[in-house]
Amino acid sequence: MTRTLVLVRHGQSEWNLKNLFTGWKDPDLTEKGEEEAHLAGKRLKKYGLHFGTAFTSELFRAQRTLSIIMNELDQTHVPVIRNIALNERDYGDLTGLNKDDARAKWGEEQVHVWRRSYDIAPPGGESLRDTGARVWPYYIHHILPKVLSGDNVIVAAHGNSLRALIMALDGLSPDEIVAQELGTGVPIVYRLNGDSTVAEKTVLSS
Ligand SMILES: O=C(O)[C@@H](CO)OP(=O)(O)O
Repeated sequence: MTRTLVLVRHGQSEWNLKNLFTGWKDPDLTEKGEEEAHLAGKRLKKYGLHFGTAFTSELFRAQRTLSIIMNELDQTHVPVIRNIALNERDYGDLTGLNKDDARAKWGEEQVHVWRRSYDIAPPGGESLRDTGARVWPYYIHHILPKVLSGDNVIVAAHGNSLRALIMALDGLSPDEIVAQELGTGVPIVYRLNGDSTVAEKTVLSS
């Protein structure tokens, strides 16, 4: 018997639209972000999944995305657990800067390393490894036990907190994780075996 774990990055936020490093800042979804969340819910509905538990971060954009999805699924009764461990990577001193301005100041390559490398942290912020150091234990102690007990679980979180989780689930190396990008509002459906390994992964992008 396989169990289902759905990961979904929040829909477009106001700061995604403005091309700003967001991190732990707490902007709302844009209209497009809301539409992406509705679409994510519709795509999941076709899958016929009934969730036992939902997890999200302490940031509004992820919580609203989850709430829109659960409304689309008519599953607003599902308990929602919020935890700071699922928050976006802390972007430190880059928070609030425009990403193109940052490229002009520090160069394309340096900014790419800060955004996508495994272990190089932006100034004053978290590397993906630092983000993983809070996401992975939370997954092992709180999310995985729900999945293994038979609940279908949905996690609505962020580009980098989910990249950290996907790195572990997919067994990606520090070099391989660099290329991993997550679309806003695109659900990723994992079927897990009873020993917690991945049996199947499907990205619901269309
Ligand atoms: O700004 C951020 O917090 C993240 C996600 O939007 O950006 P990036 O894709 O550059 O890691």
